[in-house]
Amino acid sequence: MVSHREHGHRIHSAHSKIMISAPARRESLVKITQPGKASSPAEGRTGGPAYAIGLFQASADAADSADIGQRLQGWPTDSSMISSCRRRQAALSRVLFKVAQRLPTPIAEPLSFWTSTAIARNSFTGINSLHTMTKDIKVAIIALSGVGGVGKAFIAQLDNYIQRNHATISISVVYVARSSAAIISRDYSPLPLTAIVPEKLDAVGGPPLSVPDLIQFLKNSGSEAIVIDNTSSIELARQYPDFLKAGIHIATPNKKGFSSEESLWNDIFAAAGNNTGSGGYVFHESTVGAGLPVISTIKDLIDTGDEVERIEGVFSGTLSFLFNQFAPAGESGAAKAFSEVVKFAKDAGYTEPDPRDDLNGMDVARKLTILARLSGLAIPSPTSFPVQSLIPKPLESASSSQEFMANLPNYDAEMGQLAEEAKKEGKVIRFVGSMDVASKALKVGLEKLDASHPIATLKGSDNVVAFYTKRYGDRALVVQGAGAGADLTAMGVLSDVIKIIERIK
Ligand SMILES: NC(=O)C1=CN([C@@H]2O[C@H](COP(=O)(O)OP(=O)(O)OC[C@H]3O[C@@H](n4cnc5c(N)ncnc54)[C@H](OP(=O)(O)O)[C@@H]3O)[C@@H](O)[C@H]2O)C=CC1
Ligand SMILES: N[C@@H](CC=O)C(=O)O
Repeated sequence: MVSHREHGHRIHSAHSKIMISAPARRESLVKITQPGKASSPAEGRTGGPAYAIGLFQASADAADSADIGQRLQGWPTDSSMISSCRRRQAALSRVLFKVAQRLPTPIAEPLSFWTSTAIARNSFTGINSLHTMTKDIKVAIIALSGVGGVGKAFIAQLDNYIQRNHATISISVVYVARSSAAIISRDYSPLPLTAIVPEKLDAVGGPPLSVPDLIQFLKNSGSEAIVIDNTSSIELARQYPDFLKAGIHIATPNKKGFSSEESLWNDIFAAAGNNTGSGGYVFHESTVGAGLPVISTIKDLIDTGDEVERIEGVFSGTLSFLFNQFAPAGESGAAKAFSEVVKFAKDAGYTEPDPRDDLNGMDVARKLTILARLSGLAIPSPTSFPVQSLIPKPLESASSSQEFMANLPNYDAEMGQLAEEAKKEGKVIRFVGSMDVASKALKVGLEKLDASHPIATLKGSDNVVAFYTKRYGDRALVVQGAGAGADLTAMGVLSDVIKIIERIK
């Protein structure tokens, strides 16, 4: 935890263990990289620069104030500081450096204002950090998935985000795991993200930590910590309440925690700091519609006092893609074999780790359960309402997803017949989900639609979610776009991480 008050008298930084009692005068806090410790962005970012805290004391020296305003102009800093300097008609006449005792090279004596600003100018963090303190955040990423997977795409996006924001936020990834292995930075120094690939994890990693050990490891860092769960593991999701109670934040595209037994949903949100609890924040935008703003939209509707009456749409990127290819609307598209399209969707990273979880309708049922719960309905589980499965009966007993995929082509004709029958009626089949709040009715399954219906004309892996609410009336608020894929899903997860950072920094 790091906290500061701009005009306060105490500064606490649990990370750097700095505690300074400030004089009773008005002052501005400036964080400056310690001279010689971070002379380049790369060095500063990876080397964990030591920070000094300078207390810019406002004196009554009015003569300098205009000059200071002028000199600060053009710096990438807060214009309010400039105007505040002018407004107060006070010069920043001296700078006191108080350096925490644990810094390797303490700066003991006061420096002149312009010496210290020169130091700040030369050190990459100093410039942007006027008026701010860098928040130190530790990140644990669970599920570094292979090619096409969300975990890998997330790491690339996070690395890019860290580089773009190193001046104001210090983010260190200190734990990366897949189911078989994990790399742990025991001293909490940042792991080099670009070098982390699944194969390396197997080669150099050790066994993953148990959840209690991971919680302890993150707590011992003394910093804010975020766990990114990129798995589809229900076992991990069942431990979210423990992470949250320990003050650890969670960002995840894993639907299991929010769509399984209702007691788990209740436990998660009872513990979470964004609801009634006092624990960490939990965000799960990508659990519905991948990166599309579906969860944030429904939350905004409800938080602002609207009431959701009905939701309907296409909630599966895989099944959207499947039917758009296999039973295209209009004459133009040539139908493809069902099994061929399922394989393509799997290779493109649209399906769940096991594609049967898409084809049995459970992925859509889980998404609808999440939206219904957010709308205020008590849904015991995703199997508590009608869900149509597309898995051919004889394949329900397949012992693995590999065996299932190998045998699926045997049922292409059966699926093709369904599409042909609809076509004779001038319709197309699409996999649709809907819920109605008043009647508490949810259903998931195939529907025959006119070829001109907005759902029938979707393209690629598009999802469409229509929110019918009290305010929007009969003209729904519609969210539409690609609803699956590693990059898009990772984008939703990173946007959750940013929401957490905004709340804790
Ligand atoms: N792909 C998409 O378009 C979307 C995906 N999602 C969700 O994102 C999540 C990930 O999907 P995706 O990347 O496609 O799936 P993948 O199968 O590519 O990756 C899942 C990863 O989870 C790892 N894993 C499983 N259990 C554990 C565990 N207990 N501890 C550590 N690692 C574990 C696996 O590791 P290992 O390889 O070692 O077994 C695997 O690498 C899922 O919850 C999915 O529902 C949400 C929206 C869209
Ligand atoms: N398998 C899912 C992935 C996103 O949730 C889908 O196809 O929509």
